Amino acid sequence: MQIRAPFSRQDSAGAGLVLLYADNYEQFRPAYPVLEQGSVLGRDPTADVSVPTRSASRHHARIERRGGVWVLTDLGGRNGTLCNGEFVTEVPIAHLDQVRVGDAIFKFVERDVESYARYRIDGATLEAQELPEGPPRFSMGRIVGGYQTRSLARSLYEIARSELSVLIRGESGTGKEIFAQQLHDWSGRRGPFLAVNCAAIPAALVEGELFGHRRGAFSGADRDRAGILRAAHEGTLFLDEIGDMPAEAQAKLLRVIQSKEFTPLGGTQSERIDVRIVAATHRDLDKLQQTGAFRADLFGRLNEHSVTLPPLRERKEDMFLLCTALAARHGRSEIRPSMVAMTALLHHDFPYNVRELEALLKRWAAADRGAEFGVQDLSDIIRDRMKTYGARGAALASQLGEDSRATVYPQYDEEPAEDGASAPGGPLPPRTTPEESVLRDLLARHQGNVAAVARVLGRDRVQVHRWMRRYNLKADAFRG
Ligand SMILES: Nc1ncnc2c1ncn2[C@@H]1O[C@H](COP(=O)(O)OP(=O)(O)OP(=O)(O)O)[C@@H](O)[C@H]1O
Repeated sequence: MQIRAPFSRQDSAGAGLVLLYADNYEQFRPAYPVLEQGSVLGRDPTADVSVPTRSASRHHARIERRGGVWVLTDLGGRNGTLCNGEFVTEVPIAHLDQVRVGDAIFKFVERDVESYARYRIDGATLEAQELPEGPPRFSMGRIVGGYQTRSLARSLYEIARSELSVLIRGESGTGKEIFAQQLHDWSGRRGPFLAVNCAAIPAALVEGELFGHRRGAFSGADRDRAGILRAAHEGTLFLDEIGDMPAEAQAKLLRVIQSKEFTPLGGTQSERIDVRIVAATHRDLDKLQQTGAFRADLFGRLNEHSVTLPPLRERKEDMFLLCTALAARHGRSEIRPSMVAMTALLHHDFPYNVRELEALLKRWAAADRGAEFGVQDLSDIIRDRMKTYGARGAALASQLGEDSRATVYPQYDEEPAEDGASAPGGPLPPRTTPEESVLRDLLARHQGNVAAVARVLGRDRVQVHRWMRRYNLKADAFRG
């Protein structure tokens, strides 16, 4: 078989698999293209997606495009194939679905797979001739992440030295503030980075906080007080939760941005100001504009450049690197997540995004139990979600006639003999479907005697008949 270069013109329009985790991830490529006409995943070095893990079969699974959809098929290998944590025989797969082959976990992407090819999950950048030319390098500073996160960081890096105001959108905990801080670092601005949470200040106090006040501006104002705008002079002002800013303050902020001047409460003289505004929100500002809750003209001013940070569940390629970076941030330079813990982290949706992950690592660091990050370090919610991991898909369960909740954390055979080699001499391990070649061998050896084959495999006859139907094998063909 011809070994293809990892990224060639025959590849379908950028579909492929991005590695999310394998214990020996250094031996994998960060990303593998798949072909519309079909790509086989397996341990075999000539497989289209050759995965160097002994827990994978030589020809383990296949991905192809059929009738306009991508389809994942288990090829009957030893340890089965999982899609989104469920054993499958054949399922349609969509963008971001997780595919597990042996102890390697990937996400399927319908586009741009080649863009992931340079970035290893531990943050290393690969330089290889066969990879498409990458963008020039730059330092990510305090931000860590894979291809998607890097692209977003790059888009900020490129405009950092300009005057443009920036709007950062994203769910809570996706890193809006850390991106804003890094933008400030890149900007070279002399003043400080200051952050204000517009949702945390009562509406009546927002203006006072921002603009400051003059003595006597209101009862209790017994001296002048500089606001945050003045304090952020020549620096960056990060307005978090901008969608929650009261209407009156919005109008005043707009004036400041337009005129680069502001007047403290109770003041008569305006003050010149040089502040770069970076605003952030997890709310839908387009909708807020439609309902009149957010000014369109202010939006226009804040949105001179914008980035949207995807939720962590859409960029799980960042997971391992985030674990090591967050562990280091909390004083632990070495972390060894177990395969089971990584499986659980990758299976979880992280509704609170990186902040939720950071809380786990902070607790782990505080417990100081050694370098391993294991199941005991996960939250109850994550552990609960793993109770259904490895459940068999309903179709497969009825086909196999087995307990559909057989496994919680599949424990895979790590160093098999040749695939299926255990079968001809003895029973199959549980949850295993023999490969077609193994079944053929056995049928030939026992001259089509299904009962004898069933005895060897340690399964019942009905089950062997099902496998024969799947591979389209007729007992008669092996008789005589
Ligand atoms: N890509 C990243 N690299 C390193 N640390 C990150 C990254 N993304 C988020 N973090 C860390 O995760 C935590 C939450 O991030 P951050 O506070 O920036 O999120 P946020 O989107 O501003 O949240 P909120 O909307 O709730 O204010 C912080 O400790 C931050 O440093």
